[in-house]
Amino acid sequence: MEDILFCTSLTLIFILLTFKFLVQPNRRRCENLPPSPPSLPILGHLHLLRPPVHRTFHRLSQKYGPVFSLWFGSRRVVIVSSPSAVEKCFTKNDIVLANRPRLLMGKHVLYNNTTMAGSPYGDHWRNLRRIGVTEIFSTARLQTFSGIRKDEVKHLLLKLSQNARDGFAKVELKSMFNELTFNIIMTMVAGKRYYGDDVSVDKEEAKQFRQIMSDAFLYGSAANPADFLPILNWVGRGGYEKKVKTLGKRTDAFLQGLIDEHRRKGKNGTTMIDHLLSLQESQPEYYNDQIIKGLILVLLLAGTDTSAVTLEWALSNLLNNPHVLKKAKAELDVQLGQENLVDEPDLSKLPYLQSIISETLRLCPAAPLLVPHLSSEDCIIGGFDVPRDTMVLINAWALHRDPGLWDDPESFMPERFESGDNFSHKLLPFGLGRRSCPGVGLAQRVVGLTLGSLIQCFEWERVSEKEIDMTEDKGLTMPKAVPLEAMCKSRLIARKVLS
Ligand code: HEM
Repeated sequence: MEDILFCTSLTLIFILLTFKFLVQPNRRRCENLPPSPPSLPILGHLHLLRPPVHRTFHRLSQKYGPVFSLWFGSRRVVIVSSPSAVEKCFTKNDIVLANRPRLLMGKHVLYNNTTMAGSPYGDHWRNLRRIGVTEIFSTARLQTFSGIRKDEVKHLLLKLSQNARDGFAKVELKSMFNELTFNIIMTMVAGKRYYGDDVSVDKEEAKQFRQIMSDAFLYGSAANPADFLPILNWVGRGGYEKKVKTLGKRTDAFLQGLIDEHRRKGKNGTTMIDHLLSLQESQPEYYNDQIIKGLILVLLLAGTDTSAVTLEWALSNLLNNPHVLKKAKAELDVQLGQENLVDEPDLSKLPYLQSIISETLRLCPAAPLLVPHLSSEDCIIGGFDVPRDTMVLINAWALHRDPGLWDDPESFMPERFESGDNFSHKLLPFGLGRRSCPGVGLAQRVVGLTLGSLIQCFEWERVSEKEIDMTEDKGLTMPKAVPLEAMCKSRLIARKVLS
């Protein structure tokens, strides 16, 4: 009897201690979670995610506060849109939030989350960022490829001027900006143009590449329920995961083909692949084929659509604000005259053009929720407890339109950037902290040079009296729902510099 009593007491003590040390701290930890709307079993709040998601989050934040939480299936997500909480995310919590969630695209297409954008925070990611900074994004490396950007912008100008020499002609710009940015990246990477009427490769190869890219952007767009409800991949045929796996194989085979082709050609090439292959010879452990393929893929996925969409929004804003367009044209005419086409070194002499780009990125950030972060430890955001393994989304779009931070936030007013104030805490189209965009320098060159050239070489008008529709569509970047069409007519300078 005594034995039984002893054993029972021991078990009770064990249970109590377990409760005290394991369960209670958890409960205490979870006591001050960010507020959350009522959720559904299994789905959590997935049913609430109506596109455009950043606007839905903004509406929810007005009811639940600037730091609130949702469940995407079984994944806890915290959405942040107060300036002070955002600032803490990228200062005090920067390391804790420097992880990325593991999603199906990352697993099957982006080499099991080993590329720069998807890799968890740690030595491997640091190594990739180092390679990025020294071999791709440094001023010196960007300078090496400036001729490519100039040529591609000229290509665009020539195409536009074909019908616009003698009067206004209607043009569709979305596809042209896409061609421009893909051709810039792929000429830098592999010396090949895959887009437009005058591709530099076999037509079949171009078609294959374009299909891979359009599928990658389609599957990578928005929140995919199958990422958060694995059951969706087990029921039915041809589920999301299966499609993504097939895409991963096609993408890998294509990129491997490119690398092998450059390897066969030998050492004299000047493309990024040639450069990385030469580094492979001296440091094979860093520059293996998978690292090179991952780098190419990330440049394509992160560096094309973002810049193309920004150009489309910028020109749309200008067409809806002709007085801004007029002022920008005057700045270019005064600084460069009627003889010289704008070039990258001129961009620093064009502060109003820079302000137009900043104002476009404020109102129309290509990554309105940045790229998802993941907490690697428990942390505190905006006074709330955020457990480890929480996906954290920063609503930059909401911050950029916060009336407490900006005067008349819905209006397009580039002049607001002329004050010389520091905007870094409230304007974050490229993110902040360790995981911020390493491609800023390239993006600024491409967007600045293209927009400057378009304003300098053409008169621009809307297709009708009606304002350009500024509705946002769903998508990986923030695309326009209605692709931009406009009327353009060559100016004298276009005839001079393009002839
Ligand atoms: C207007 C153009 C662009 C915008 C608005 C933009 C914006 C962003 C944002 C918001 C992030 C995520 C920051 C975060 O996680 O908090 C990001 C990450 C990244 N961007 Fe960009 N980007 C642009 C152009 C480019 C270009 C041209 C490249 C390269 C060719 C590039 C490469 C990357 C990469 C590799 C990452 C991942 C960084 C990491 O996770 O360590 N981006 N970008």
